[in-house]
Amino acid sequence: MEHGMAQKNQSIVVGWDEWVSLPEMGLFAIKAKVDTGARTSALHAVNIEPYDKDGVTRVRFVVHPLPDRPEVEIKCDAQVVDVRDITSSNGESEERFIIRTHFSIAGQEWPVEMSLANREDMQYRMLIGRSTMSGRMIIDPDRSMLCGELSPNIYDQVNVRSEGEKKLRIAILSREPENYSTARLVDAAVNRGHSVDVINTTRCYMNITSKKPDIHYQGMSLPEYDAIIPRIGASITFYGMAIVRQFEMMGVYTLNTAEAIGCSRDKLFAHQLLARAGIGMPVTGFAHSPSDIRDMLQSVGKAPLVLKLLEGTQGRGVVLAETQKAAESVIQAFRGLKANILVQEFIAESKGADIRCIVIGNKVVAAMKRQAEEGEFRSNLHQGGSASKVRITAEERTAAVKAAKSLGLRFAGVDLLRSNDGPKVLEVNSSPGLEGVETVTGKNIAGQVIEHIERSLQRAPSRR
Ligand SMILES: Nc1ncnc2c1ncn2[C@@H]1O[C@H](COP(=O)(O)OP(=O)(O)OP(=O)(O)O)[C@@H](O)[C@H]1O
Repeated sequence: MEHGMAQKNQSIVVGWDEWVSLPEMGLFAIKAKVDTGARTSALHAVNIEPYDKDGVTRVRFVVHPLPDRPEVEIKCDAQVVDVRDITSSNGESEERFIIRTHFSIAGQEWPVEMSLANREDMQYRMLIGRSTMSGRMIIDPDRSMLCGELSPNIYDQVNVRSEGEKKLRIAILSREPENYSTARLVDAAVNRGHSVDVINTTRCYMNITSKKPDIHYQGMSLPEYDAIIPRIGASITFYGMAIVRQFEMMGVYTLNTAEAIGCSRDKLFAHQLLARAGIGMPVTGFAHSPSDIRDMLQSVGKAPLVLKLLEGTQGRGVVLAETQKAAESVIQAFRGLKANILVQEFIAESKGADIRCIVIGNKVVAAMKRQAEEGEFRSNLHQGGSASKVRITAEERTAAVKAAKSLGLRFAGVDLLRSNDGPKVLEVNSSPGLEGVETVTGKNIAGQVIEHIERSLQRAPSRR
């Protein structure tokens, strides 16, 4: 393709619509409408994503040049020369990227600026504005397609049905890009041919009143992702859920929904949901008023009892009370802290071991046993527990899958104890860590997470 400038020869006479091309970007045939009411030309684009290359702002975007053949998808890339407030024909003003590229019609070609607009309802993929026409084109409003037709078949020869169609744009919501689990998920997504961004959840902000929900990040609107993987830490549950909800409102698939994350984080609610689903759990009690404690303790059973601070994680708020008296005094002490606590039957026969099952979809994909240190009943790895591979029973498998499902989690870590009375579910975690379980089992769980997203969106790549 020759990129020579058009000589300043005679103006081209054009009709009110014409076939044009933007050869630099591989857009060889687009039906465009002349729009003398617009100063700058506009190109209909989706997945508009600005990025920085050597200090220069560029933008990647996708154009479907043929409205009646949406499968034809051209990935474009251009330099951004400006960001302007543009008022569209419906009177709404929005910020748009202005790119510079070559425009070609009737054998002539010249550089133009055009705005990128993301408007699905645009019948023409391009509008030719005055600055593109100036000194080059004269319009005959009674005529259409005066410059002849460009064949849309040209796209059959270029790389139209590429792997790109199956490629997903994934965002991982995490405040820790260096963290083992985040890094593994990034690698797994890239290995399977997808593009992936790690987004710091707390740095996302949004305009709730906006008619079209979107999310801003570092001064820009986030691109249109196909899927998000929320890795929301317990301390930012409230804000993290709001961000996940906003993605949901934008129609983005989320590995775990905001609602499911919320259910798992509210431990009392989670216990109620697990109980309703008929899932085996240690007998558990909860009370608010100190005057009811004795009665509540009695209803749970005899000491030893396990007392848990509802806000605790990694075993930090979990205490074993050997006697009824000890249980009462611990509760009294916690009350002073205004902390909500839960009382639970102690499953002594689990002998300081619990089992972490990783559930993806409706399958347990890996399991490990965590054994507490000598003299410790809490098996959390953070409390010095050690992990090993374990084969779980069919009953345990069913309990884990059912537990994740009852909270609505598609990806979960389900902790259970082996009791004389079958598996007892302790907790369901919506952002299970991958390091321990991948190391112990040697399984590629991050890869399975990405495969699950592909299956859910029906976009498994054709090659490995
Ligand atoms: N009822 C119980 N009977 C016997 N052991 C228990 C019981 N509850 C908890 N444990 C032990 O204490 C550990 C910590 O408990 P739990 O998982 O409820 O705490 P947590 O603070 O929520 O920890 P995490 O969030 O890391 O799982 C468990 O892994 C288990 O080994």
